[in-house]
Amino acid sequence: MSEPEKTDSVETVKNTIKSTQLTTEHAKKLTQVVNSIPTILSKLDNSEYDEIFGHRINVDSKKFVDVAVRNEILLKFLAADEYDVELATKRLIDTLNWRNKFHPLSAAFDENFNKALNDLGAITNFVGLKSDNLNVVTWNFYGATTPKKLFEEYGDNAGTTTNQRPGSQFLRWRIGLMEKSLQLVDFTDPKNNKIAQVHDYNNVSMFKVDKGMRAATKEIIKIFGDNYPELLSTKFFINVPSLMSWVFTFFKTIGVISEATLKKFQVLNSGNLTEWFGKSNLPPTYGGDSKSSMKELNVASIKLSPYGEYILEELGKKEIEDVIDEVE
Ligand code: HEM
Repeated sequence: MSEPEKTDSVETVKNTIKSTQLTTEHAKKLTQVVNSIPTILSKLDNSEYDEIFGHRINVDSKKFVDVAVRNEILLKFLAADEYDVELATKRLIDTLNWRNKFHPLSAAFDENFNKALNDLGAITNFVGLKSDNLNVVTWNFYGATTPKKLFEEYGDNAGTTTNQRPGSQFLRWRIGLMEKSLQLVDFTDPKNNKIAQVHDYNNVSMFKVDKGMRAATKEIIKIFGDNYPELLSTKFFINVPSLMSWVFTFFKTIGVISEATLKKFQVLNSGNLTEWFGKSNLPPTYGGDSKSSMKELNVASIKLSPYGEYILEELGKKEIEDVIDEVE
């Protein structure tokens, strides 16, 4: 019989947390979650799938486990559910099951998307900012699209990837962007354990709002809300025409976005972001004096964590085996 896994003390767990000053009460709850990792894994659809954001969520003794990072990630799940251990455990199980099916790391690091989708986003990593947790930013140039055409081509099940991964191309591309940006985050750093997001609605028009887009938007909001807890510092909606402010009110009233998330939103009629990111970081389109365009500021190559690489390798092997089984 194998040795039962040793359990961690509250003090040990508390000492691993660097992103915030944990109270003893909260440290006790986190310790409960840490010590129930084997039980959590045993309840999964696939008990071998123990990866979140490229990091291994397993017991201390397993290879690849970075205890500090693992505990910080678990803390995010707990904090999102206001330190309710039962709810956080359910969220963790659901997220691990979702990741096992969706394969978000493959969307980010393995799959290729059409230029029309790639042009809709960017990731920047600024330094020397006044405020914390704004360094890493995902940008979405949603105003630059013709949503009807985009969602006809890449939304719903149109353009589903050839290897039958779940979701539309648009969804997989958007989740991929999020996952890539999370590789630039240091979960143990209080100044860089969350990201900011910008939606640029320049050139958006009333006539562009379309049914397919609304469905895709609702789906993404839910996926982010459920599976990416405590990762957003601020979300900027910029260049929003006054005439379209109702869209924001609409999102507020349909009840899919939590109160805590709504508090992180900043809606601007202009595109001037210098107050948050500084003049020198931004190109003139966003009020800055940087000579680099957004394309040049985009961090084109982002390295995946070692465990993320391992997961993708294993996935590739399994898919080859599945194909061989089908042929035989
Ligand atoms: C044609 C125009 C638009 C397109 C294509 C579009 C697209 C999207 C998409 C795809 C999302 C999903 C979340 C994400 O990708 O991060 C989203 C979320 C959202 N959009 Fe828009 N949008 C449009 C217009 C607007 C306007 C005018 C506003 C007004 C401020 C607005 C406010 C929001 C809000 C509040 C969310 C929720 C964000 C969240 O929960 O993270 N959108 N939009």
